[in-house]
Amino acid sequence: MSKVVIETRKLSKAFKGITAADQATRVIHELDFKVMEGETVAIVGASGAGKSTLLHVLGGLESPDSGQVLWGTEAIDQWSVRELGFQRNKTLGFIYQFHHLLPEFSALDNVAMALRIGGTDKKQARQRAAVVLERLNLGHRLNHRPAELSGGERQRVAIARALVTQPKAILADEPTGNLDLETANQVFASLIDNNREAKAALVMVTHSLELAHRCERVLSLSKGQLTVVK
Ligand SMILES: Nc1ncnc2c1ncn2[C@@H]1O[C@H](COP(=O)(O)OP(=O)(O)OP(=O)(O)O)[C@@H](O)[C@H]1O
Repeated sequence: MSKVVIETRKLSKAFKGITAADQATRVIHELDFKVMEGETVAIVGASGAGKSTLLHVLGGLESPDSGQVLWGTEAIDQWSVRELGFQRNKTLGFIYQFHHLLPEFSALDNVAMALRIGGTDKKQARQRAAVVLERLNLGHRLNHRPAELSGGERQRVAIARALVTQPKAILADEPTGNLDLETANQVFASLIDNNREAKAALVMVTHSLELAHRCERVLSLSKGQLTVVK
């Protein structure tokens, strides 16, 4: 039987208005949601619906107003900030629309950094980073800095950084949003390949219905709830 990787229980989150007269924006409302081991889930919805906020809350980067997020069977609100950071590094990988690579570091060191944070020694971290970059066809770019890479190559380095820690789930926010169609397809294919090989769940926010439908489940976020599209 497959296991739950991420779960929400009656999760709610709203943002207060900027002035007292503004209405609060309710982005998540009493949401019960489960991501199972190894599955691929696309989250779609209108701009401003709250998709990025949902990913942030699932990843423990923002706190909900009420309700709970669980990673596996563990409620994440039980942990101190430090413990949460440690557990996040072990459990999840994040990919954003903009790569957020460190400009002064090589591709290899950007990826190795994710392991160094988790306490892996430098030599081993660099060896494992090289293996993941090679798998993403970047073996010839290990010593290039982000400015010396193409947009698609940079995004694949960002994917390698998310995968190198062997997370149980990847949370990806518009991972192909900044790329041309062909490069977007390649980057998405790398995510799907990883999902098949490493069995890491993929939760991907996207505006591309075409890419969304290549995931096993497609959910639409509206009025704080997820409805099944596929
Ligand atoms: N820190 C914040 N403070 C106040 N309001 C916020 C904050 N972050 C997001 N919001 C509001 O919450 C709503 C949801 O934002 P979010 O970025 O999650 O939407 P989204 O569905 O990811 O949008 P897009 O598809 O345009 O990226 C928006 O109305 C946004 O203005």
